[in-house]
Amino acid sequence: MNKQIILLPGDGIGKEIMESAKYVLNTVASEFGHRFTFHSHAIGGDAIDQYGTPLPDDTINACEQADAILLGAVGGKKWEALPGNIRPEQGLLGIRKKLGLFANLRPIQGFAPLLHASPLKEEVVNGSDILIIRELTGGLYFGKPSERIKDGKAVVDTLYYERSEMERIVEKAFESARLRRKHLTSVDKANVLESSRLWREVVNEKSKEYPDVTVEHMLVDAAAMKLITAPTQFDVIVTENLFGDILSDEASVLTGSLGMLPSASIRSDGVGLYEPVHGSAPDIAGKGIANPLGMILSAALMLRHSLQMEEEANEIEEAVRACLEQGYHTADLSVKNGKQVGTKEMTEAVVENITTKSVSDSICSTYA
Ligand SMILES: NC(=O)C1=CN([C@@H]2O[C@H](COP(=O)(O)OP(=O)(O)OC[C@H]3O[C@@H](n4cnc5c(N)ncnc54)[C@H](O)[C@@H]3O)[C@@H](O)[C@H]2O)C=CC1
Ligand SMILES: CC(C)CC(=O)C(=O)O
Ligand SMILES: [Mg+2]
Repeated sequence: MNKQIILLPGDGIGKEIMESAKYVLNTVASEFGHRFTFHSHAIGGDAIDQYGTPLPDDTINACEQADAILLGAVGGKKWEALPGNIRPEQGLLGIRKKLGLFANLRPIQGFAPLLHASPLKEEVVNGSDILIIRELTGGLYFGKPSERIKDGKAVVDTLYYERSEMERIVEKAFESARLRRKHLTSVDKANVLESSRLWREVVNEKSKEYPDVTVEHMLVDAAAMKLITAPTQFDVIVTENLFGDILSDEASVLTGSLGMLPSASIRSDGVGLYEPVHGSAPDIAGKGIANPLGMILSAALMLRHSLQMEEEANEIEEAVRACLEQGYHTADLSVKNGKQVGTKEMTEAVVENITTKSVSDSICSTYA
């Protein structure tokens, strides 16, 4: 299959880990007889430097025509003094909004060799397998006005949601729960916020269409605590934009590192942008030590959900598992008796496991 993939490396470690994803995808393509054509476009700080805007038209047009999109990360100290509306982060918010990618799926799945590395007890973490579904194109990050007022002596941000925006994300969450362990936790702050009260209403209403899914409402502060003390009680979590952003970074500790988490930002027709959960990590950018696995696992999600390449996606996920079992880890991870490596070596280890697996598969089929 010949597929056009848009790459948006962005800033900081975004550029480094995108090279890893490309290498892994090229390896998968040659193992499975596909052809992936990559087109890189600017976004974030990189785009501000080149074109004076965090989201150039050329990038939007390319994304609108792509089979699939991979994004690294945006942002960095260099652009922190710019006004809020032209900061790198607006490039990312802008492309999500332009493409209508309202659902952000963040699977939180531990890899056995890393479980001991979580600051939480291994028995607490073991077996936790959570899917956080975050509303991605509404709420506080998009509401207007968002500005300083009263001569800079006050400030306003706006939390605005249409009922229909809540309905489509809640429906997506019920559909996902139905395919998993059929338990949905809806997280809100309904004891204080009117938006959360409407959210709860929508969840209760939708739940009538999904009698096979059990629903639990949880306030966000308690959810933050339960994620750490009792993570195995969760199956699918659905929540609005800001809460989902925060809870998913928190949940990454269950896996051992923020650098492990992939995500899929999608809309109803399956079009998607795939991106690790973490940011541009300016503190380690340029050092060659970033963990590429969240990015590589995002590429696997892209193959599965946007390109219908289930077997190829499984191959990448198995290769990641295998190289962790072999002890390879980047500096943010710890593996018992492991071998600490940099971004490139970690990527090589994944690639090695993909090619070795294919060789042993073909030997098996030759002698079958
Ligand atoms: N999706 C995106 O593009 C996102 C962008 N950002 C932006 O990134 C910039 C930095 O934000 P931070 O708050 O520092 O969050 P961050 O996620 O970039 O980093 C938080 C911590 O995790 C570590 N880390 C993150 N990814 C890692 C990886 N792959 N391997 C090893 N360690 C990793 C970093 O070194 C840092 O100590 C800001 O400009 C922020 O706005 C933040 C989150 C998401
Ligand atoms: C620009 C931010 C909203 C990015 C972020 O933190 C995220 O999407 O997780
Ligand atoms: Mg975030």
